[in-house]
Amino acid sequence: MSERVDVEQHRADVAELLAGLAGRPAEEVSVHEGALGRVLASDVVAPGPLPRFRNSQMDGFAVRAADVASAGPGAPVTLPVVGDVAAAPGEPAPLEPGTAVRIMTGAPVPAGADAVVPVEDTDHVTFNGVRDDAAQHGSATQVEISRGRQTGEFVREPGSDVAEGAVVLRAGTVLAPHHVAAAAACGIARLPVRVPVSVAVVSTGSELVAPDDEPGPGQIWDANGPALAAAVVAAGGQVGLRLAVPDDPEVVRTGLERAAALCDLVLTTGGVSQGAYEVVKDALPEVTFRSVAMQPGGPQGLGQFAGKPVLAFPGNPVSAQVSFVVFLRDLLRQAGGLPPVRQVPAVLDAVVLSPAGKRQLLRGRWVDDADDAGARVAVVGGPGSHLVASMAAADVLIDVPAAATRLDEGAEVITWPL
Ligand SMILES: Nc1nc2c(c(=O)[nH]1)N[C@H]1C(S)=C(S)[C@@H](COP(=O)(O)OP(=O)(O)OC[C@H]3O[C@@H](n4cnc5c(N)ncnc54)[C@H](O)[C@@H]3O)O[C@H]1N2
Ligand code: MOO
Repeated sequence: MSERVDVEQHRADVAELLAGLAGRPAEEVSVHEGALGRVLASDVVAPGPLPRFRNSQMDGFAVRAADVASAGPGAPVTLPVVGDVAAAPGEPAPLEPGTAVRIMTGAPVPAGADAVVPVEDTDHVTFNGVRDDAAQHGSATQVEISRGRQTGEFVREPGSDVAEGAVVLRAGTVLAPHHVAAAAACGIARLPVRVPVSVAVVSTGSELVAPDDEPGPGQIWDANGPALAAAVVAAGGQVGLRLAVPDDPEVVRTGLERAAALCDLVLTTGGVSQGAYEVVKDALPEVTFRSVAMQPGGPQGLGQFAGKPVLAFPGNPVSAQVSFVVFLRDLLRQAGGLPPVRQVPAVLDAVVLSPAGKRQLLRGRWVDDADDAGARVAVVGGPGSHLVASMAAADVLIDVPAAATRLDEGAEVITWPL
């Protein structure tokens, strides 16, 4: 290792290296698919008013409010029913004074009508199953209205939800189903979103086989490739290339050239420590390799290769994932327009011992208990960087400061949600 730095120094150096990833360009996605979780690149304005036209909020009768003003219990107003308007294409004829039309929810309110009386407030009671009023109802051509309505009641005016030209979705919105609904309702079929950072995820190690292959003697399944690819996507990035390469510097360099050509950022795992076959170190003399005072995730590399930033994470699967959380997750999120993941204060459920001089990121799990002492967290698994299955039981990383050698039960700690 050429140098030893603390965690904050390495975080700052990575942030500087990746500064160019900010200010993503925009592209369009369809509201039909692929919009969820994407980040709006600019404000979206309504191309027209919503609702598009005056329509009924209730199944009932469109009337002039003045015609039914006197209606009340025991004193109904009777009006002739001169038509039927469904929520269907077309424009109804204007309503003559002193008449009513049967109208369904969402149907255009005829010109001249200014209120809708719900069917429950008439002698028709319900329209269920009654498709043709004239044929089915004894008094089909008239309606008794037992409750007066104000002008505008149960009439949805054009633009009352959003006016033409008004902002319906703000830049920076992380698109969720209710945003998609608003866009679709406004007739906006395509949305401008930020182009995600494209990341090449490169696993190194001659011992690796894919999780769907059969390992031979001395071989293991590649956990880092799938894990970091998932982490990239969870942080709003996209995986531009996935590679698993053996411990051959020539092969690694060729693979990384392809990765740099295709992607905005190259991420490697393995081959950065003190062994005889540290392939990433050997393949990338232009990159800085250093020891960061943390565990897991001590050995780290960062630099430029073929014009693209490269981060070299250690190979142990816990180390690789912790490195992602501590050094890359928020930068990737920020570049894509997502907010950083908030750290959460907690109190320890039991004593924690820690070696001096190295910040520990222990795996922790929330402890359910009823008292109000704050969120309690317990350590899960041991400190070993190979304990990948134990990590799967964790909710957070518990941040133990480098200076601490012992933290008592009840001590306050900061946690990083996983
Ligand atoms: N003499 C020393 N040895 C080690 C030191 C040290 O300072 N001096 N540091 C240790 C620490 S800390 C770590 S972390 C590892 C980092 O090693 P490398 O980054 O060089 O990674 P590898 O040697 O290639 O692999 C380490 C370990 O992880 C397994 N591995 C690698 N890639 C994957 C993968 N994609 N999926 C699952 N498992 C993977 C690999 O088989 C090894 O068991 O070095 C320590 N040694
Ligand atoms: O510090 Mo190494 O990074 O995992 O155990």
